[in-house]
Amino acid sequence: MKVFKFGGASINSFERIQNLATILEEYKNEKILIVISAMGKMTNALEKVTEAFYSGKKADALRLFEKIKQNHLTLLKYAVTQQWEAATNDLLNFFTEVEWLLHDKPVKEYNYYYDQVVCAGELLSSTIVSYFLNEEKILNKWIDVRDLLRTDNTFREAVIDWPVTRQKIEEKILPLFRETDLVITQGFIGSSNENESTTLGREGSDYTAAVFANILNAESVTIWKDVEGVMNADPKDLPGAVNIPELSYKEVIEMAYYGAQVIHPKTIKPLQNKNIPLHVKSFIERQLPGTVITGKNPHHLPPIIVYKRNQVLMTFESKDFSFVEGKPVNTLYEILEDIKIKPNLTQNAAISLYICMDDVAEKIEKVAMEASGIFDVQLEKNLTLLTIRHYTAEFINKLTENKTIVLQQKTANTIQVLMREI
Ligand SMILES: Nc1ncnc2c1ncn2[C@@H]1O[C@H](COP(=O)(O)OP(=O)(O)O)[C@@H](O)[C@H]1O
Ligand SMILES: N[C@@H](CC(=O)OP(=O)(O)O)C(=O)O
Repeated sequence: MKVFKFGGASINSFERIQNLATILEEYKNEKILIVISAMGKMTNALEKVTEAFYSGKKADALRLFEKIKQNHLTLLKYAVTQQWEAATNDLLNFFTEVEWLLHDKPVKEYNYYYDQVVCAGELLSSTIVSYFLNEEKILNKWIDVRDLLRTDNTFREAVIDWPVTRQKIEEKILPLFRETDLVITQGFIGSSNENESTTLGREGSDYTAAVFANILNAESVTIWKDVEGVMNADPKDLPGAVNIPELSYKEVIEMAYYGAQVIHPKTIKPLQNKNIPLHVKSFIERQLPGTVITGKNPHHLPPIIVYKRNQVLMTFESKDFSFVEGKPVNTLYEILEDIKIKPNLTQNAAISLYICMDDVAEKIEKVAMEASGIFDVQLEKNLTLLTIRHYTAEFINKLTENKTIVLQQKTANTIQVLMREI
């Protein structure tokens, strides 16, 4: 059995959904579990609905949601004819789940509502795709992943309960594959013990595909993208970026850690544990080989470049000229952990500690407030963190040209440069 993951970009129009059918035609008679994300930027749109609802702007929330409904209903009209009524009813049921909630007053935490609203994106898109494929005689069964993927109730960052998930997947998916070759489900979402919807963190559909592959002992996972494969940089940052045909799990986990937004960082572990190859392929130019990620280390890799923009450098300086070490540093790290801040780069000096992090305004303010009891705190915004793996002097010079370097760290393999535009 294979696992395919289709992300938002691959289903953001009727033409793209037709293209998905063409891809599947090439895999006739193979058993494939298909994991689908929300269409295009739908998750962002659903986030806006939640924000409006939570800030008490019920009318705005309903208006924004109405637009989302119309988008899906319009797409459905193009995609489904014979089964249009049944498909519309399925969509209406998902709409109603959200609308009931939007008519209430928010009394629980924000993240709870976020997950109840945002999960609709994947449920709607996968339903449309499933009906469309069935009409095209690409027969498939649709299943609600919330009946399979059990998580705790850490809304927005839910943690998978592997034993329960394994049992449910084995109980429910294997019989489905006796009836059909294709099973369609959703990425990114799950449900808690109390049957509340949960989400696994933004861009988490790749991770869902890996979880299914691990439990079902899949022969491979393929993630279909709007790029050739995994490239040595985001082609939007570096127009000359090149495809890397082979990568190791380790390299990809490092790339994701440094911020490469091509594969979700949690995807690799479930695959590495069972030695399952991960293919990244273009859904546009299917004849291209793409990238295959396995346990093998390729001999030669080009410099791999990752940009993280919108960075803040916080400088924590001891108030009385004492060394920055021991208890005050522990306290600072506890503060960061409480506020759920992940430093992207840290550096120590005698009486100062430098920490570079994503600029999330409310989090930065909180750290500055809480740490100001122990340290003098300064911050500089609008910085870019550049990481180059397998760097060469030529690449460093080219990419830092006309920039002011604020901080730099180098190991044998990796250089990180925090910089500002001059
Ligand atoms: N190293 C990289 N190689 C290829 N694409 C990359 C890389 N880093 C970032 N990207 C970006 O990832 C995008 C595809 O991922 P994404 O938008 O998450 O797709 P989807 O939502 O359809 O899964 C590409 O359009 C590209 O801009
Ligand atoms: N729809 C979710 C989950 C996801 O993984 O999407 P995509 O596969 O389009 O990155 C998100 O946008 O975060």
